[in-house]
Amino acid sequence: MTDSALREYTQRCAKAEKEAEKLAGRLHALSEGVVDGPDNADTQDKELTDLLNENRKLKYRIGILKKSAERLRDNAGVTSTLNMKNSCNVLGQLEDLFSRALQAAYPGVTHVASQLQVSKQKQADYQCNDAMALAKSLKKNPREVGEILLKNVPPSPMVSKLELSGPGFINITISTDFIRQQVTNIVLHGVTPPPTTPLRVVVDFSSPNIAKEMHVGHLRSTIIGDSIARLMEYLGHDVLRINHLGDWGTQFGMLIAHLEDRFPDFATKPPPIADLQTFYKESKKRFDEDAEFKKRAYQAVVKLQAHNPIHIKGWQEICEISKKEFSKVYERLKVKIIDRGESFYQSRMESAVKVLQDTGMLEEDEGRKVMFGEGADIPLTIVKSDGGFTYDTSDMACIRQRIEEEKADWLVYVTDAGQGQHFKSLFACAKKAGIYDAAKTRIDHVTFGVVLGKTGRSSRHDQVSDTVRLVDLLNEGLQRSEEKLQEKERDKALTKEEFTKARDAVAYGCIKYADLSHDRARDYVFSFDRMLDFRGNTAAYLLYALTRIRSIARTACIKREDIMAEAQKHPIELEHEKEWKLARTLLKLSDVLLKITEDLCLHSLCEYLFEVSAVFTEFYDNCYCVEKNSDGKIVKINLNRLMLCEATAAVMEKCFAILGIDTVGKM
Ligand SMILES: NC(=[NH2+])NCCC[C@H](N)C(=O)O
Repeated sequence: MTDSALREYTQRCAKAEKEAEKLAGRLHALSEGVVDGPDNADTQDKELTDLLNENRKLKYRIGILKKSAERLRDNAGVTSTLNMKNSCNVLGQLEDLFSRALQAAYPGVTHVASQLQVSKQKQADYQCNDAMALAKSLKKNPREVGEILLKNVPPSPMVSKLELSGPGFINITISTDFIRQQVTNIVLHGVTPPPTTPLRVVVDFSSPNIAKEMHVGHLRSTIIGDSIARLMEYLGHDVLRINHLGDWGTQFGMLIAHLEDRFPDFATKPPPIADLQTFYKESKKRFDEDAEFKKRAYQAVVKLQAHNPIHIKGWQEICEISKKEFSKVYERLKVKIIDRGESFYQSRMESAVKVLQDTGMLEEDEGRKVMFGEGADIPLTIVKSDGGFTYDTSDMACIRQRIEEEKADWLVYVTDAGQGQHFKSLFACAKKAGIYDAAKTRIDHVTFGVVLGKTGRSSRHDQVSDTVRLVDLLNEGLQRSEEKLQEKERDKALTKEEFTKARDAVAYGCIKYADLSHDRARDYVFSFDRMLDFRGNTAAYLLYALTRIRSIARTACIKREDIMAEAQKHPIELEHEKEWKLARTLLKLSDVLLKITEDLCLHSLCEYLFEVSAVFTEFYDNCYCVEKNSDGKIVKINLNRLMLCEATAAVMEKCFAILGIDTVGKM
C-alpha cells in the first residue's frame, strides 16, 4: 500500500518537475523576447508557481512516505524474526522504538539522539538514558519525562518489560521467548543478516604499484579491505572490490626504455624477467646516471601516453609480470579483487581536467595547475608543469567515475594513514567541483598505522620492511604454523590432508587476525610468536576453540540433523544462568556488525568473537552437554545444550567468514 503510493507520488513529482522545467525554459525564452504560441507570460507565470508549489508538497509527502515505508519494513523485520529469516539487531530495534516514543511524546524535539546501552544491572538487559538528556534540555524533572516516554513506547514482541528506575533510566528486559526463538532460528536457518537497505559500495583496497614491491602496508590494506567488503556483502550490499593499481606514471618510461635494451624482441616474445624488482632497480640506476638514457625514458613516456602500440605492448608485459606476482598473494589469502589501475582513467583524466579548467577550478602555481578544496591546506596537483598528470589527477577522475558511472552510494578507500592529507584534499576538491555531495554519497578513508618489527621501530627500518618480500612472510607463517602444530603433536592426531588444512588456516588466519584485532589506527608490532600463541585473543586459540565446540556433538555421535530436528520440534529451552548468558551474547552479533558499518573498525568483531568463546567456556564449565559415567560411557545427552553449541559454532563461523579466515573441522 505505502510502496505503491510512494511510486505514484514519485512519478507525479518527476512529471511535475519536467513540466516546471519546460515552463522555466519557456519563461526564459519569453524574457529573451522569443514568443512561442498564443500563451502569454502571465498565465505561464501562474501555472509555473502552481506547479512548483504542487511539487514542493509532493516532495514533502515522498519524504514522509519513505520514512514510514522504512518503518514498516523494520517492523516486519522484528515480527518475522520471531519466526525466522533476518536476525534481529536488538539495539537498533530498541533505538527505533524509543525514537518513536520520543516523537510521540515530544513531537518537536529532534536534538536528542537515542541513548541506549547494555544494562549494568542484573535484572535488565538494556537501559535507555533518553529521559535524562531530554529533561535537561527541556528543564524538566527526568523521572517525569521518563514516565511520559515509557507510556509512549509502542508495543514490541521483543520487549517483555520496561521499568522506570533511579533518577529516570528506563530498564529494558528482552522477552525470553524472543531470545529462545532467535537462538533456535540460528540452529534452523544459520546466522542471517539484519535487515538493511542495499547500497552500491565501492571498496578500493590493496592497490600496490606495478614493478614495485607489494609491501606490508599493502598487506594491511588487503586484509582490512577484504574484510570490509565481506561484511558489506554479507549485509546484502552490492560491492565492487577495486584494486587501484599504480600502473600509470613516469616510471614506465625508464622501464620500457630498459626493456627495449635488455629484451629487444619483447613485442613478440614475452620477456623472461624473473625478478621485476631487480629490473626496476637496474633501470632506475641507469635513469639516475645516464643522461642519454634519461632522455629516452622521457620520450618513452610521451609515446606511451600517446598510445604507441610498441610502448603499450611493453607496458602490458611489465604489468602482467607484476600482476602475476600480486595474484599469488591474493590467491593464498583468498582475496577477490578486480584490477582497475590508474591507467583505466587516462581518457577520464583528460575530460576531468577540461571540466575543471572550464569551470575555473584550477589555479596556476609555478607552471603547475593546482586545485584547492575547502578546509584542506594542501592543493591537488592536477596538471604538472610538463603537462603530465599525477596521482591526484587519477584520483579526481576516479572519484567522478565511481559516483557518476558506477552510481556508488558509498566509497571506501583503504590506505595507510600517511595518505590522509591527499584524501582530505581530494574529497574537498570533489565537493567544490560538484562531483561529490555528502548528503548523497558516503565516503570513508579507512586508515591504518604502520607495521613495526620486533624491536618496535618503524617498519621502514626494521624486520617487517620492504626488504621482506610478502611471499616470504607468508611462507614463514606457514613454516611457523607447521612447527607449532607439530609441537602440539597434531600431526599424530590428524590425517596428512587435515594437517595441511589446519596449518594453512592457522598461518593465514593468524596473520589476518593479528592485523584485524588491533585498532587499525594504531601501529602494531608484527610477531609470529604472539600471533601463533594458542592462548589469548589469537586466531590459533579461537580456531581451536571452534573445533572443540564442533567436536562435542561429534564425540556424542549426534549429527547436525538430529539437533535440527530437535529445534524443529520446539524452541530451545534455557534454564541455567550460563545458558541465558550465552544465548544473550549470541544475539549481539547483528548489533556488533551494524556498529562496524559506522566506524569500519573490525577489531570490535574480533573482541566479540573472543567474548563469545569466553562465555561459551563459562557455559561449558558449568553445564554438562554430554554426561558420562565413571567408565566413560555416555549416559545422558542434553540436546538443548547441543543446540546452544551449534548456535555458538554458527556465530563464530560467521565472524571468521567476515574476517576472511578459513575454519577447519579438526586441528
Ligand atoms: N584510489 C587510491 N588512491 N587508492 C589507493 C592507491 C594506493 C597507492 N597505489 C599506494 O601504493 O600508495
